[in-house]
Amino acid sequence: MKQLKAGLLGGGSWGTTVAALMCRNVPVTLWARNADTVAEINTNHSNTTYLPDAMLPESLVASTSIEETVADADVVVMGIPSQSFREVLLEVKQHIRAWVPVISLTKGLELDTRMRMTEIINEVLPGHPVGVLTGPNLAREIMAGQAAASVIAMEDEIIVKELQNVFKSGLFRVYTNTDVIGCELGGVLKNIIAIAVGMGDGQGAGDNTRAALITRGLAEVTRLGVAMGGKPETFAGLAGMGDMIATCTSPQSRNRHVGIELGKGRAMQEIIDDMVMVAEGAKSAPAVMALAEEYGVEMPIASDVYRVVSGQTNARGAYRGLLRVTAGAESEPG
Ligand SMILES: NC(=O)C1=CN([C@@H]2O[C@H](COP(=O)(O)OP(=O)(O)OC[C@H]3O[C@@H](n4cnc5c(N)ncnc54)[C@H](OP(=O)(O)O)[C@@H]3O)[C@@H](O)[C@H]2O)C=CC1
Ligand SMILES: O=C(CO)COP(=O)(O)O
Repeated sequence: MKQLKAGLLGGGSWGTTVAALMCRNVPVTLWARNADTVAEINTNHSNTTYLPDAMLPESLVASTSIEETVADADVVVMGIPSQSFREVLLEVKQHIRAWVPVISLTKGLELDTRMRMTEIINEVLPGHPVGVLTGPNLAREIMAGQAAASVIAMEDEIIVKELQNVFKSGLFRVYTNTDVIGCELGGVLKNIIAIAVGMGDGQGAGDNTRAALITRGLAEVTRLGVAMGGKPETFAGLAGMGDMIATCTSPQSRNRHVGIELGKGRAMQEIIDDMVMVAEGAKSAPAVMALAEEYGVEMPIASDVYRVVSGQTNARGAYRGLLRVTAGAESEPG
């Protein structure tokens, strides 16, 4: 069988990690906009800004040229944060070959359009097979050699199996799924619940409270995800519950970190200014609330997170709100 070549866009923590994983199976060129990052990967086989303790495979080649990265690629992978995803994809469009599959690693929504990243790919690159790799996958843990499982979701059952072999390795187990909408939304929506959990943790909440927030959070994420076309069972799998647990409990999660700092009473802008990395949940929250309204879905936890990240209330006020709601049947919102 022909050896596939991969081009991956995005030299942050997850883009670099996935490039390192793929290197075990196929030749990979990694594009980063920062020339220092590219030089460091090619010379020292490290990316200390985003993965301070990791050694990268010597076979991983980095480039500052999008053309060089995608022109002969048989699969293109996008590890660009959601608010910059389209602008980079438009450059990819200038050089990508026809029908090459494009896989998103990104867990956010475009703010202006509320679109998922696979919808943006479909719009910018019509005809290209589209997919998403998602699941409980904290980058630093994977680079440290810990075992993890993930999901690659594509509508085409043949291409998804071929690409499964490009991403998987001994300690990185990759399952296939054909529910692109559900898998993608699982990754996007859990970020907001992780902020809520962090807000509780930052105020000294207990384990029972965290478990309640995760469980009720998963219920509201599932309601919106299913209303938007995802399958209910997807939200009980790796892309749903799996990612929810990892992100809501890990000290490595950037979204949970934002919540913790909000819980301590810090201002949103100050928290973001102190972070090198992206926290997608804070950016996507307004788009998620707009979608909840459009689809007529109640999301009390996400709604409180939105009010805090948009400065309408503080974490302490929101937390009281979460406890104030009168409980009905467990199958109901609230
Ligand atoms: N980290 C993780 O554990 C996981 C992350 N994800 C998702 O992956 C996506 C990428 O996140 P991650 O790698 O962690 O992010 P990081 O914050 O670690 O890195 C962001 C990367 O994006 C680059 N970037 C930012 N803006 C632009 C732009 N306008 N044009 C080109 N490049 C840009 C940055 O470049 P520069 O250095 O030049 O600023 C940097 O390389 C997110 O949607 C995240 O939710 C998914 C699973 C796990
Ligand atoms: O998506 C992730 C783990 O699966 C990473 O979460 P954070 O962006 O909160 O770090």
